[in-house]
Amino acid sequence: MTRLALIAHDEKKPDLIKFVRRHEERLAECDLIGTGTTGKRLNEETGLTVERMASGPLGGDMMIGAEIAKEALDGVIFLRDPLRAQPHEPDITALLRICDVHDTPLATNLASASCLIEGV
Ligand SMILES: O=C(CO)COP(=O)(O)O
Repeated sequence: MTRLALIAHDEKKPDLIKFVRRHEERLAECDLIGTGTTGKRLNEETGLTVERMASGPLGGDMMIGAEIAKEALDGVIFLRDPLRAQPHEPDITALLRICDVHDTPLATNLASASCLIEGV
């Protein structure tokens, strides 16, 4: 089964929720994990179940990075907020880097997220 990570910064969470609702049928075929608050919102506001890691600022990005290092993820949709600095920027950079190390598909905006779920 395809295993995907779903992550969004606060300003982007509404976009991710809309995206997940729009693609609910496809995503229902996938095993989903997410950072803490993103996962909570998706569990409450969509029909899908997302396994929750820690919240991003508390290490959730690193937990998802660890799954990539174990080659246990097929793709990451990470709607970052490009207009605000995050306190855990080093963790975010590490997550993006480990995706490249393992050649794991990574989408950081809605247009690429649509391509990703068609392709994984
Ligand atoms: O900060 C995040 C990713 O860097 C997302 O974390 P939350 O889903 O807990 O808000």
